[in-house]
Amino acid sequence: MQLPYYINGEWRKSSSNETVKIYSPYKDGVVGEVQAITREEVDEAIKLAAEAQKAWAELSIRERATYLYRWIDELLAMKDEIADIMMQEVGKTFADAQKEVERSADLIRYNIEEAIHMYNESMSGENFPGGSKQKIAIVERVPLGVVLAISPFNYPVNLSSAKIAPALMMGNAVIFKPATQGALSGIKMIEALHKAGIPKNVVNVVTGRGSVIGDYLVEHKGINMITFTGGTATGYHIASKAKMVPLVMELGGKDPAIVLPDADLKLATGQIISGAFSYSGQRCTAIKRVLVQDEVADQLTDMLAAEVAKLSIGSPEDKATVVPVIDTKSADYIQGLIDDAIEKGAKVLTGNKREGNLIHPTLLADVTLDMRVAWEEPFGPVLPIIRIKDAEEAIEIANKSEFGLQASVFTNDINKAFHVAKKLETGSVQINGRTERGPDHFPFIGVKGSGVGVQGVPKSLQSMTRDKVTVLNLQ
Ligand SMILES: NC(=O)C1=CN([C@@H]2O[C@H](COP(=O)(O)OP(=O)(O)OC[C@H]3O[C@@H](n4cnc5c(N)ncnc54)[C@H](OP(=O)(O)O)[C@@H]3O)[C@@H](O)[C@H]2O)C=CC1
Ligand SMILES: O=C(O)[C@H](O)COP(=O)(O)O
Repeated sequence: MQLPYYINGEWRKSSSNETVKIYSPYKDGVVGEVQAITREEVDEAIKLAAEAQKAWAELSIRERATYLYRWIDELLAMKDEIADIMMQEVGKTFADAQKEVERSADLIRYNIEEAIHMYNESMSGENFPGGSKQKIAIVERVPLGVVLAISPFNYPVNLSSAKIAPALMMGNAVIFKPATQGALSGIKMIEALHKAGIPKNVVNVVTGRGSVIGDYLVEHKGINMITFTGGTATGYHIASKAKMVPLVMELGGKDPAIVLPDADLKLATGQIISGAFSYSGQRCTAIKRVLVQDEVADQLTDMLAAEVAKLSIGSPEDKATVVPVIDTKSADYIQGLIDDAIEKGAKVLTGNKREGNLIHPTLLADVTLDMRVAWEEPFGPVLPIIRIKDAEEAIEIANKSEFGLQASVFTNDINKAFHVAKKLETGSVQINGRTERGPDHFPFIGVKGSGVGVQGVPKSLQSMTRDKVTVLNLQ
């Protein structure tokens, strides 16, 4: 399958006559190819988007909504086609890929409805000393212009629609750069928008390696806002290149599950296992380390090991939970973290077995703070267990991380839970639940190396606008 890029309401081959090949993480061979577009084609996509944005912003919000409602219908009509491609391209099970399309439809609908119910404000001058009732400010939220949306491989439809839908509802045009691994699903998602009759150039799709066209896009003077989800290193790089435009960045994480002695260990075990190992841990919000207090450490470790042993391992086509990771580079990196930990004295409770890109779920006990796996994000099925003497030590270790996405605290003492939650330097804290982004209307925030800005439907809508003030000076 060789897919074109999308510009001017048309599907085009690049004049470069070059493509980027996409390899399946779990089966031999190429699953598809996308266009390696040229810089001139990037220029054209941005120029046409800037022109189209003006008319798009002139439509009423309800008129824009009609296109997005149709997008939902078309997306759901293509659900199985997209799910099949997503499975082959990023190695997610067909059922999970279907759920991702459904979740995206819900997310688009929520964006539409939330945007329709956003209102402008007005302010009276009288509230400020010396001010007057005759001076009234009307504060409107206006679009930013052309939004550059860059998404990662792991949720190629959901994390893309989470950027595109709010941008469109608020009257922006979008340049969409899908992750190369994930671009086939991303392009199919835009095919649904095309079928929905979206006016030409309101969304243009640019494809090619991020390392080749990425900097050019990010530095482009026609881009008015960047919304990015991906790795922390890429995020820092983009932030250093971007011009003076608003940035929303959701990056990597090292989310801890802190387990205190009075926790419901059965609940904690279930949440940790699904948090750490679903989709092989390839979620930014996966639980990436366990910080368990000494008193219950042996018991929790045994319970976790027993559950890991039950995980299904293999091909997404066989509905496995632990599937091959996205590519060999990633598998090598994960194995490097495991090897380093073993060398420094960690005990392998399960796993440390590799077949190609398939890393068996690996539970590591006796993990100490000199091991890389205590700090680095594997983005794979590896879970280190670190013992702590009390909640204060857990807070200290959690906060030493370069990341600050989410954390979980398991305890039956709500006061203690709040005490720990308050001190954790993360965007969110989950009490007695696994770390996760959803439901998609909750604010989703990364701090420190995990990002800047806030996603989640209402916040995403706001982030795609700026305030515009018109002051009435009544006589
Ligand atoms: N906090 C969050 O919400 C989430 C964070 N992530 C994080 O993302 C990472 C995994 O995703 P992955 O796709 O591998 O992340 P990458 O950072 O490798 O890539 C993300 C996107 O950035 C593009 N890109 C690469 N280089 C540049 C550049 N110089 N300029 C502009 N764009 C560029 C990529 O394109 P190309 O593919 O063509 O190289 C891709 O579209 C993990 O670290 C994970 O934690 C993932 C999901 C959610
Ligand atoms: O990329 C990710 O990890 C997603 O944002 C995860 O979403 P979820 O936590 O709701 O599964």
